[in-house]
Amino acid sequence: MTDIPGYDTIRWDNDQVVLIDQRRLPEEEIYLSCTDYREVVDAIRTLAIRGAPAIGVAAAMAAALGALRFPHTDIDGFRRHFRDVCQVIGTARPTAVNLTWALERMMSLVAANVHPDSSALKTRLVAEAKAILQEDIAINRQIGVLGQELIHDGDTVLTHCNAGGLATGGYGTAVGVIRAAWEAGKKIHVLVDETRPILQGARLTAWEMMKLGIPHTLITDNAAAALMANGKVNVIVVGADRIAANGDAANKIGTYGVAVVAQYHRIPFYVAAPRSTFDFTLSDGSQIPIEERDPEEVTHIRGRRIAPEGCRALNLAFDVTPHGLISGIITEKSVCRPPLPQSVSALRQA
Ligand SMILES: CSC[C@H]1O[C@H](OP(=O)(O)O)[C@H](O)[C@@H]1O
Repeated sequence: MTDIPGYDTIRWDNDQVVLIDQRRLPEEEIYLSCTDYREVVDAIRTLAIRGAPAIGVAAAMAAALGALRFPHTDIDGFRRHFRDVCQVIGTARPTAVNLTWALERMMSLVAANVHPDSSALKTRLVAEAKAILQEDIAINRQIGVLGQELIHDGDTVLTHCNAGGLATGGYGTAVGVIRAAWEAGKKIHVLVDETRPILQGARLTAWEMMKLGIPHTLITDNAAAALMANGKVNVIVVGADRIAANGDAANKIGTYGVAVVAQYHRIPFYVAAPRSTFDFTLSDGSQIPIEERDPEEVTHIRGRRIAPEGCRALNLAFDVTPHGLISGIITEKSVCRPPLPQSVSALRQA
């Protein structure tokens, strides 16, 4: 079970991957049961499950499903099969590095296997996928422990998109920091950016805030700057999908604008992310692949057209916040402080 009573983001259940369909929230709490890895890939692509750490868990469980579907025991055939399965899963979404990280972790088990028979390996892969889920929850909790020290009693905290239990194994990164501060007894108020076009803030973060009983106010994305200008925001915490070696961080589109305005108004802007979200192979954020999604996600809301027929739309799913705009990156190991290129480099060695 996740850490918020009453729902699971994702779980392994009787050799099926069961996940809450986030496209149906907040009106309906519907679960999808996936018996084939390609169903999980589709769930990731269509944002039935989304959020970098949650995508990593889903990728690992999809790989485990794929392993179980291999009908033979010969190890060479299994290795080829598993490689093909992971290649398909790896195409699900491009920006969140957790997907690649999880697949590499699963593939390393196969590479290290010495048994001539794949039966034991299949069992081991299922156990690894379940372990990745449990580790994510524990890592998120630790991020919360370290991050909540940056939130003070009486603060108004702004967050963008959803980096909560629904975006992770169940506790949350940025929302994990917020809930840890709340659970520490701090009287905070959360400003939730609705986060166009998919409305992860309005549909998912607000839903989580209600479940957690944390005081919050939903705002339109275009209200954030004015609220910062009027002194209504004390601190900002967001998630991340991929962080380069110098601390540049990719997150939901709109995050960069929030960070620029935050610096202008001298408001601390923090990123919360597990170590698995760092991509040390990239020297800076310009190398982070930015997903471009279907323009209909912009021209329609919940399938209802809001722009004229034939109107062109651009749907960039993420943007990159340069490390110079980030006050700190909260990880399970430490809070990386400026100069981030140096502190992130130290994290790499940790
Ligand atoms: C804890 S990572 C959550 C991260 O993922 C979201 O993107 P999407 O909903 O498209 O998967 C957003 O960037 C969040 O900050």
